[in-house]
Amino acid sequence: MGHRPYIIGNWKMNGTRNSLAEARAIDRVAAKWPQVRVGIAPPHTLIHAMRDAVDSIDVGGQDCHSEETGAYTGDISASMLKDAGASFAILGHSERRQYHGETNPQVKAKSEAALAAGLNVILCVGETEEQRDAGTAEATVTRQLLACLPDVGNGDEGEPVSARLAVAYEPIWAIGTGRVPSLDDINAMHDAIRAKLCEAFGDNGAEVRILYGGSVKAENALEILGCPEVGGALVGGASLTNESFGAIIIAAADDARD
Ligand SMILES: O=C(CO)COP(=O)(O)O
Repeated sequence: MGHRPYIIGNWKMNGTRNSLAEARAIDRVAAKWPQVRVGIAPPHTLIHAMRDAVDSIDVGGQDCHSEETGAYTGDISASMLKDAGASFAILGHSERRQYHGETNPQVKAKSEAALAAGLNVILCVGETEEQRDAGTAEATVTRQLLACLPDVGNGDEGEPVSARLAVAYEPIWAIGTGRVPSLDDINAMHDAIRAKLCEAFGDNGAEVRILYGGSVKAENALEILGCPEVGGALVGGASLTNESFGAIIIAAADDARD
């Protein structure tokens, strides 16, 4: 894996046009640290304006529909995201699964639609606290992963799918709680995800980036990014301001230097 950490901010349902100033400040930090790849997924309403406002960061969506057009009030398709300036989509986030009842087959269909539209995909998986306590975290996450992985030819044309796909491991109990798994647990889960990716994609499975998400802050970013299979971070709350997100980008630049 190329050691250029990928740090993505998921703004969730936060941000209005006023927030573009914050995105511009983050963009200036990203421009200074090219050894880190930076992305922001703002609410859909800001994608177009953010794409125009920044130069050095990827802009993405937080969800998309699996169909290209149709009578789906309130939904947005992958090609619409692309048209608005997005280069990636976060799919299967636990908040989509929890509040919108998204299922694994739907997430898989969305991933395939996003790849077909030319977007990169950040596919989210993660266990609940009950599953962690019951010792079924790895089984849960790997089952979820295999059920959601896009079923597309690998390497048939252009870039292999593995180059356009990242998996984000986000333990649900670590999201917005300030709690983070032990480094041993992060390593073990990322190893388990890597093994499944290699089963699914053969040698190309080694190229799929695996991100960690859940209460990442500047203070813990360096040690988490130091885990061998952690290729970046998916950041929620701490991605909303340049003060906190910029500090994570700088910590990631430190990691890239090793
Ligand atoms: O859900 C997350 C990113 O997608 C993580 O959120 P927090 O960083 O706020 O815990």
